Amino acid sequence: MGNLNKEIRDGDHPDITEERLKSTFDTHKMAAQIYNSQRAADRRNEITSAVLKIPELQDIKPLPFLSREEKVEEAARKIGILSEHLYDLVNVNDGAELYHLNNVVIGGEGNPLALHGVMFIPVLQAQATDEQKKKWLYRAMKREIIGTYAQTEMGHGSNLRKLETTATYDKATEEFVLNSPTTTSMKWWPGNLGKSTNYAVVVATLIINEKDYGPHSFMVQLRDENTHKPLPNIEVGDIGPKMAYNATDNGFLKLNHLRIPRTNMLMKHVKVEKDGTYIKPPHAKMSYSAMVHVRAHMNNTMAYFLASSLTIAVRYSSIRRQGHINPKEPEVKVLEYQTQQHRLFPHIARAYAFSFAGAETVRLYEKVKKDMESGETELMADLHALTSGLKSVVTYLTMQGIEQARQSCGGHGYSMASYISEIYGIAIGGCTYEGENMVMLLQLARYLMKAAKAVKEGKKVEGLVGYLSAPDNRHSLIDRTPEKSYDTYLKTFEHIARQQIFRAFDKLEKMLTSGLPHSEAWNKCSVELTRASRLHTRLFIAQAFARRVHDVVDFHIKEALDDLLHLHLNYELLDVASYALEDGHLCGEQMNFIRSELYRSLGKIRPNAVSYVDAWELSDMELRSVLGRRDGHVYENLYKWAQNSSLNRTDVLPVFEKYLKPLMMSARKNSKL
Ligand SMILES: CCCCCCCC/C=C\CCCC(=O)SCCNC(=O)CCNC(=O)[C@H](O)C(C)(C)COP(=O)(O)OP(=O)(O)OC[C@H]1O[C@@H](n2cnc3c(N)ncnc32)[C@H](O)[C@@H]1OP(=O)(O)O
Ligand SMILES: Cc1cc2nc3c(=O)[nH]c(=O)nc-3n(C[C@H](O)[C@H](O)[C@H](O)COP(=O)(O)OP(=O)(O)OC[C@H]3O[C@@H](n4cnc5c(N)ncnc54)[C@H](O)[C@@H]3O)c2cc1C
Repeated sequence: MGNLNKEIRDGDHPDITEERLKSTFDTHKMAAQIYNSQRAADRRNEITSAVLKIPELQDIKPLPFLSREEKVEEAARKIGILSEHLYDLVNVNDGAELYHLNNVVIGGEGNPLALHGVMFIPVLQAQATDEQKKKWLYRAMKREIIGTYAQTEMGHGSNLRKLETTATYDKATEEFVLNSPTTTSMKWWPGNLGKSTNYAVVVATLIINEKDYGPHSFMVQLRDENTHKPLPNIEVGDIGPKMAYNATDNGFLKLNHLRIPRTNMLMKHVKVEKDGTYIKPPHAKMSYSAMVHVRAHMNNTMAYFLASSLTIAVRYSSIRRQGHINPKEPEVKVLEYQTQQHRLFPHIARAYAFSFAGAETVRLYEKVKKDMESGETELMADLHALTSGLKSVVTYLTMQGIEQARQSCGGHGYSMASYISEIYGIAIGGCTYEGENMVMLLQLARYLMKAAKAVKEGKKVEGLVGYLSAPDNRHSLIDRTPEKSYDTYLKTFEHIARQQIFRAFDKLEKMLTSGLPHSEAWNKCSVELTRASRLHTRLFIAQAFARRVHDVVDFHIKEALDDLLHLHLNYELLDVASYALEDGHLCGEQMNFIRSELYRSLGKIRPNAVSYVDAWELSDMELRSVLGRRDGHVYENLYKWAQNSSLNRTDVLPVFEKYLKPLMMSARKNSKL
């Protein structure tokens, strides 16, 4: 096979060039699959090239050497330049391009406009009336004001119905009185709330005539638009350093009987009339739209984080030589070890799978969003179930994959020079934010239990749960069909998910029939319920991967994706096989077959390993990793990188005279005695 990878560059490390020469596919054509069109892949590269030409957009030094204050300042400096020149420099067209621009220029640690773009604008788009949009949305879009989404409190994040911040309607003045009555009622966590934003959509419990109407969204001006000083009755600040994501000022907010006009409640779907009459929305959870927006997009951001770590690990593994397979030959690239391949390749397949599942999810999200504009809410439950499950499974598996990537880089993986620890820190926030993973799995479980009940009652269910009422084989046909017939794999995944869903359902029903209240029975079944949700979601991911491979036309790309899919199906099935062994759906012989297919797949993937990660087209500027450099020249650059350490500014640190010298002197004196 000739070289299809056009990106061989003079001066690159010969070990990495050797990898690229082996590639069986064109990485830029593969990028079109990852980013959903050739145009989108082209645009990413155009944007990267434009940014590389602008000196003031480059990092002043590697980010790990910046203090928190410097990180916040750097992100703000760059966002200022970008905001001014967004269109003339790079002519950004859509959210994906903007996200890419942000990743290249600023990186994943956040910036003052992060929550403004990700939640503040989307919540206004979805929940503000036309009049409110004129007042705030258009100003927000022009960045005349900067906002965030302030929902979580110190005491409550998951259980929205118990938010303590109150918005009490005062009919006499036609105002809401917003109040944080306790320490735990303080808003705590919202991104950019601390120092950057001057407006926030605050989620508070609506009270009218002493009746609790649950969480509702209110526009609150936090700071003076010119001086940026907090307005009266408002206390606001930063919550302090976090595991990662420290360029972002996650903040706290205390509201002291703050009065805002009635018209500051976001009223597109729900209303409070002047006289205090409450008009319900068409669907009770329409006000949760900003969360669903982020959940729907998180698969792609997680795929990106995972792909970034794997790009670093796979490239490094192709230039790192250590140990021998054949003692008579030179030391091998660590990528030759089967354990290294097993550690990395299944996660490459997952990154692709998450991206394809993400594309399908975003399509459904866009449809539901459009429907909601006209008050149509039928698909909201499906979208909520899908995004809840995916958000949980994808963030969790991403966390596993990034950590494996780090460990696969040995000692250098632990250095911030790899940058993997920062990517890990940022990505794992996703297990918590936008709905704690267990909580979201249990949301999906509600949906699955409803579907299971319908099936038990003899009804046919369709769509995402359609397989629950489809015919099932007693035994898997996995090793009894022609090679590369993925239907048998998918049917086995279906069987596993179906069995677990009904197992959880039967357990729940049994407890309910024994007289246990629903909430107690639910709690006692919750581990089984979350397992059902995970298996259902993993089935969806595998199906989405198979659907994409099926649709690809280009022969080389299809073949390469097919290899990844084959690896994915065998690896994932082994991971959940105990469920199918329990009821004899799979037997020992089939397990051996799956294992040998998995090992065969690793060998098949090996020659393309670097190209699979190159296809994500992550520039060096964007990766910010010495180990992940595209040219493979790691060692000399590790040494250069360490020169940035402020500890190296002098040969002798003051701590020597202050502490170490006296310590050693006194030890020497004592030993002479
Ligand atoms: C765009 C790019 C993004 C890139 C990444 C960005 C990085 C940015 C970094 C950080 C951003 C982080 C921002 C945040 O974290 S904001 C705060 C997020 N908070 C949460 O997610 C809270 C989680 N909790 C909840 O969502 C809810 O409390 C709940 C768990 C869903 C429960 O709600 P509630 O008590 O009201 O409801 P019930 O459990 O009683 O359920 C009643 C029925 O309603 C259905 N339901 C719930 N939610 C929805 C929904 N959104 N849509 C449709 N239906 C919904 C639920 O399923 C029940 O239905 P049933 O038929 O079973 O009765
Ligand atoms: C990086 C980051 C950025 C954030 N940005 C924002 C933001 O911009 N705006 C904002 O409003 N918020 C933000 N948050 C807050 C975030 O949304 C919440 O922390 C998250 O929703 C989890 O809620 P919690 O902290 O109350 O967790 P808790 O609910 O207290 O979780 C603690 C434990 O209790 C368990 N648990 C809770 N309820 C249940 C249940 N019903 N059943 C079973 N187990 C349960 C959980 O599974 C978990 O193990 C951010 C958080 C982080 C980490």
